[in-house]
Amino acid sequence: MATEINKETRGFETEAKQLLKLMIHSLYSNKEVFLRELISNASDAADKLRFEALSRPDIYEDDTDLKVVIDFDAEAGTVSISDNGIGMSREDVISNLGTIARSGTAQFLEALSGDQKKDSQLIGQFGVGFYSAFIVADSVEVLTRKAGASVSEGVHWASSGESDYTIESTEKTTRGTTVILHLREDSREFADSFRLKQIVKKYADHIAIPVMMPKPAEKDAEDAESTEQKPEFEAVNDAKALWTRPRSDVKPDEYEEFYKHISHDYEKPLGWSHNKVEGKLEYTSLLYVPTRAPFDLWNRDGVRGLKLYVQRVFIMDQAEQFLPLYLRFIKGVVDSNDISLNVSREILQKDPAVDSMRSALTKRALDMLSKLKKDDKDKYATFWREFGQVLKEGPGEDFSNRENISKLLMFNSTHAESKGQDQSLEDYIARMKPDQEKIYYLIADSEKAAKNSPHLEIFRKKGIEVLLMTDRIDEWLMSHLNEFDGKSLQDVTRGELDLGKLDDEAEKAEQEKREETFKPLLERVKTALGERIKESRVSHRLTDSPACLALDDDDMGAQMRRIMEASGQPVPETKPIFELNPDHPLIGKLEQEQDEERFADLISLLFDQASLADGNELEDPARFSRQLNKLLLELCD
Ligand SMILES: Nc1ncnc2c1ncn2[C@@H]1O[C@H](COP(=O)(O)OP(=O)(O)OP(=O)(O)O)[C@@H](O)[C@H]1O
Repeated sequence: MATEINKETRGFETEAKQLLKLMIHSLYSNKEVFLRELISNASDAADKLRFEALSRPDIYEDDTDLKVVIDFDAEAGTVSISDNGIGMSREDVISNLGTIARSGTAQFLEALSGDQKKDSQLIGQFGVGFYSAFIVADSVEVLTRKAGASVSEGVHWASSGESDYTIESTEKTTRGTTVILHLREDSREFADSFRLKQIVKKYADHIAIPVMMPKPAEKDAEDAESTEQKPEFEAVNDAKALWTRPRSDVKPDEYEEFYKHISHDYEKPLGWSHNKVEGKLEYTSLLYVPTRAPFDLWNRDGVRGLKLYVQRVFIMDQAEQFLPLYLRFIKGVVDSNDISLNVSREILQKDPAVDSMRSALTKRALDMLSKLKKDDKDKYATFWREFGQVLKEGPGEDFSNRENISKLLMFNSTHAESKGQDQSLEDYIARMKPDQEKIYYLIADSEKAAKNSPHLEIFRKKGIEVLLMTDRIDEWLMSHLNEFDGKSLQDVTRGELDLGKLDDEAEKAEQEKREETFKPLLERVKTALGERIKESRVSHRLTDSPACLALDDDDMGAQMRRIMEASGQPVPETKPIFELNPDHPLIGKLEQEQDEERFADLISLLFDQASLADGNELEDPARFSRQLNKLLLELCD
């Protein structure tokens, strides 16, 4: 039946076409990566076969010796990469080699700028695998047969990487896949034993199955007879799963290449942690911190999780149960001796051994980040820029590791040397004033809004450092972070500002006296603004501005309100507290204003202005302009 299907020409899916074109151009300067990608696919195919064979041993077809064979023909200008792995059916070929199934591809393509240099970095993290064959080949053939299928169910796929490909049924005696590259004129250098071997050594030494290449002909075997003979093949790699080797035996560049193999990332990782655990549970883990966030980091269905092996047998990709969501950027492998080979995702979720491994791996991952932070400031800054916002989900998600996660957080600050999010809570504490009891912070929409906030005035005057937070997640983060190293964290815009021992007794007495003196004014203000405010009070926060808005301790802040509104959730109504600066000349003048209507207009303007300074939108902009115009008119009279 299968052989009845004749040759068919099909178009690439639009996205595949775009990506293909872009990739050929962007990766041109690093052509040799094609071999890594194709060997990587062959090794994955061997992993998949081994896994399938756990339940269907017959698919081995008496050939249990899994390997990759690389051959070449210098005269014809071809290179072939063959494996005896899982292989593909006709449908598999169409969906795997004609489309790009990964979710988010369309958004990814939209994000491309057209600037080749920038795009090549983006494309690097996308991982284009099989298509990289077209960097060096102007036409590519794939011969494949799925393990367990009959000899007649072979598939022949061919394309010149432009707009379409052909697919036809064929006979294939051996299971698995052969990729034949017809090299471009300028890539013929790759049809060479030395060159190919060199690339395999560089990129694929860690591959767990043998990568075989023709043995160079013996010097004295130049007679006609021996040239007729088929060449012998020899393994050119170690063929041992990298994570099973002792740490001291693995070189950094081997760790790096292995990372690229499992993550499909073209960039080196920032760091890794390789551990063998023995005892009640036995497992080996190798975790990596990538250098760049994947384009689908924020996509809930994005790729995440570790590669799971059980006793060296590959079981599944993206095993999500081994790390919490806030560590979803970590890549790696876990190989366990305590999980059943027949495990499924559902079983993993219920397995207590997995729970224990998850908590140990979480600690490992946090330790690895903490080491990176200690050892390499620049690398940690890169990590923070790419993944900081994800890590900020941690304190809310993982109570038991809150303290450790908090140590990894980085903040912008009013400290003179802070240039962006580069100060830790420990840095802050080390600089605290002798009498300072709390860690102060401010949440705003932007760095500029934060730095210009009137709430910082008193802190500037007294030289007290304040952490500045401007990420969307910050208010949520801080609602889960009440304390660090025995010090409470205080939002400077909330409650009645009490600087504790930082205010001396005389200042406190003076404040109390003022509160008494200004009581009548505050009542007038409350009457004038009515329901627009919760209350009005004398401010201890301000030195230069006449007024500001504060929040009650338990009220929801602006950032959280916006997030809830955007997600369509009901938002509780909160009213601000209106604080006046008794030292400001404007407040003195207002106190003397006898005309209540004029007083109300002026107070309303002052209130709106404070609201604007907080980055809010005015609730009634028309009223604001009317009152402002009235005032301007009076000035012009
Ligand atoms: N040698 C092979 N044997 C069996 N299946 C293969 C082989 N090469 C590719 N495939 C199939 O084609 C799919 C697409 O391969 P491709 O290399 O483009 O992407 P990938 O390996 O899934 O990920 P990445 O794009 O990040 O490399 C693979 O997921 C696999 O299912």
